[in-house]
Amino acid sequence: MINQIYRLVSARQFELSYKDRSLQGEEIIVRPTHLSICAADQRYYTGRRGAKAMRQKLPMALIHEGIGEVAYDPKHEIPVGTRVVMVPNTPTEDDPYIAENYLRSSRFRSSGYDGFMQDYVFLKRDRIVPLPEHVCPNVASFTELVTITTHALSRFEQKAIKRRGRFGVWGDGNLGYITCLILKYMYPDCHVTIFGKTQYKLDHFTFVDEAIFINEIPENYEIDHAIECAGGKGSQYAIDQMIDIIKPEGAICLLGVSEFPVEINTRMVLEKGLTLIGSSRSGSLDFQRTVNLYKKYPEIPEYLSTLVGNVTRVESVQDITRAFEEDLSRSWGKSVMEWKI
Ligand SMILES: NC(=O)C1=CN([C@@H]2O[C@H](COP(=O)(O)OP(=O)(O)OC[C@H]3O[C@@H](n4cnc5c(N)ncnc54)[C@H](OP(=O)(O)O)[C@@H]3O)[C@@H](O)[C@H]2O)C=CC1
Ligand SMILES: O=C(CO)[C@H](O)[C@H](O)COP(=O)(O)O
Ligand SMILES: [Zn+2]
Repeated sequence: MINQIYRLVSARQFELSYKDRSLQGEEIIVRPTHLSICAADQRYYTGRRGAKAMRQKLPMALIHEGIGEVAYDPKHEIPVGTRVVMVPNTPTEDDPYIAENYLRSSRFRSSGYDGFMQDYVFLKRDRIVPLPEHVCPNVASFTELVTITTHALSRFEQKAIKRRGRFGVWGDGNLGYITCLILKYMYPDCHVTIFGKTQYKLDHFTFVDEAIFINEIPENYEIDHAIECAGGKGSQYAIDQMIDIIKPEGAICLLGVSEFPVEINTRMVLEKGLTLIGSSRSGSLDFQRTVNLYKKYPEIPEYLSTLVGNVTRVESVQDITRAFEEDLSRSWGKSVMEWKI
């Protein structure tokens, strides 16, 4: 069959290309239905990702957050129409110590490999996870972003000291919201504080124990562990504050992506004996765990619906551009594309 792929060819410029695909292979074919725009996609769309990466990775279909319906399973095991979340990471080898999303040989969609902006996505059998019916498709579309948190917290469990008292999360956006929410379900007895910049954003964090403006942190305020979800220029300022108020031997989970190297006060990292845990992307198991959380706590997808921002029906390349431009003008929530192209 001829598959249509919608690729970014240069900043703000999408083009349609065609690829011949065989139906005789092993892969399951999924028709995308709802796709969600990540901050990483916007760095490519706007060209902020940097000239070198743009040159190396484009042309490329964007989007690594999305759900779809099974259109064809060559083994006829998964019924046509099954609603699934698609896993963007594709490992090419196994390693007993290194998780699939950290293997340099893995292929991550929309970072050097075509993402989900295609008519049909061809996926290995272990790269799809069926979704429970109760989860609204707009919310389900950004499940990948939720897996970033579940993955980071599973690393935190493996690597941090065992004290579980007070968590601080920096970043009053999508990832900060998701992280605070999952923390409250995974550690119901713990105190969770969101550190942010903007009142109307912090107002959405109804389930946290405390919300604090980053320029109004009370003196002698302490936390046991910190999670950085700010990214960009804000990362450095956030990490500085974390190092200041975290107790000795605490863990700092770094999730925010920055295009530029950030300075870290290593003297205090050493003096306090802190553990810095970097966390990027996620693997198939994280998707399964996240969907299990949706099943166990149906309130989680309900809370996540607060993040559904712009929903754009996409029927043409122009609609894709419109969705990306509208996403840039929003300051709260996720942009979802109903994929009708
Ligand atoms: N590790 C991974 O695998 C992944 C990482 N990410 C990254 O996570 C980051 C956040 O993504 P997302 O939540 O979608 O983006 P958002 O823009 O929705 O959220 C970031 C929020 O942090 C706020 N902020 C900026 N500086 C600070 C600060 N010093 N302290 C507290 N809050 C601050 C921003 O406010 P304002 O806008 O007013 O500056 C904004 O509200 C991005 O860098 C993204 O690329 C995303 C997905 C996966
Ligand atoms: O968003 C992400 C995962 O959900 C990551 O930040 C993204 O994969 C980073 O990739 P790149 O190097 O292409 O910016
Ligand atoms: Zn992402």
